[in-house]
Amino acid sequence: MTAILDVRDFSVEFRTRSGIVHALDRISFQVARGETMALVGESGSGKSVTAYALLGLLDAAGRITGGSATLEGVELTQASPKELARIRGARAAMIFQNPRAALNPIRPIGRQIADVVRRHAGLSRRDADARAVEMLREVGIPDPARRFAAYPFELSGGMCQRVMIAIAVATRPALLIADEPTTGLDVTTQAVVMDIIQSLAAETGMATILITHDLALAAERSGRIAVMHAGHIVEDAVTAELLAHPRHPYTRRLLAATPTAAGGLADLRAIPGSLPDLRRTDLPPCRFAARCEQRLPACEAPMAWRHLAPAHRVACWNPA
Ligand SMILES: Nc1ncnc2c1ncn2[C@@H]1O[C@H](COP(=O)(O)OP(=O)(O)OP(=O)(O)O)[C@@H](O)[C@H]1O
Repeated sequence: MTAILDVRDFSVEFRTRSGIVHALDRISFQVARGETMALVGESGSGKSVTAYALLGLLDAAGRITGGSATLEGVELTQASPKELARIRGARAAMIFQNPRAALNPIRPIGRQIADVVRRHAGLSRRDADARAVEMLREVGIPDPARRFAAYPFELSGGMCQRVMIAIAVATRPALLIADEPTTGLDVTTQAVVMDIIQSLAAETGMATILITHDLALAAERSGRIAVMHAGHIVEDAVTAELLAHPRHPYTRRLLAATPTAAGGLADLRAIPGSLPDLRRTDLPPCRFAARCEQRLPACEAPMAWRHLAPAHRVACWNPA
């Protein structure tokens, strides 16, 4: 497997008035060409910070404090802001929840796509406009030549998300990070948006990171799942393997808290306890220990990965 993105021991902190937030602690993962990896975990586990940090979009309080992250061999942690801006436009792209807010409200949608194409591919205005219409068609917007001139307020949320996808993939990036791309959309539109992302990935070989708190969505749409808890990746496996044989107590709780088509809402189990305060200076090696029923004295020791199968690893001293 050639990794397009290779993240190793990557750490991020935020300086706040009330202390340093240890938001990511030595996370490692790889994403291969054409692969969709889901990053799942509760709110606050560090999924979005991972995305922002990789793309050089952390706010001023945040900084990368260690590790490495290479995209197509280019070290992102050492890149200048200028280089990162170039990579973001051309080689890595991100889409977010609430696409309407991310679009420019006073510029026609086709123009917004053409702007990106012109900037990065150096096309003439005419060619960029033609490419924008083509992109609108590719993401399934009906009557694309006419819709080119539409403003975001004239489109539904699902249509706006399609426009965001068109902007993101217009330069044929090697990596797409989709951060809760379907949250807030109705179920049918969610499926359409995910279908579009997946068919573009299959066509272009784009690697995709799907960030979601929804394990059911990850199960359906990813080839591999990495589970995050309090700034750590605690388990990482091929999707079918993770669902069939979850080994980390947190993954098992997340699965138990996920509604299935077969089980009703009554089967749902909330995850007891809360995430630890990431400002603590004495965070334990396992940040799940305080919530864990399988805790052992050994859990005080520094954490090490256990490789259970070639594509399944878990960071736990007492896995199920
Ligand atoms: N600008 C910031 N200043 C201080 N702490 C921050 C900042 N941004 C994020 N954090 C902290 O980093 C941690 C991870 O947050 P992050 O937004 O990545 O979580 P998440 O898993 O993406 O959650 P959600 O699903 O709610 O987006 C949290 O503890 C959060 O409070």
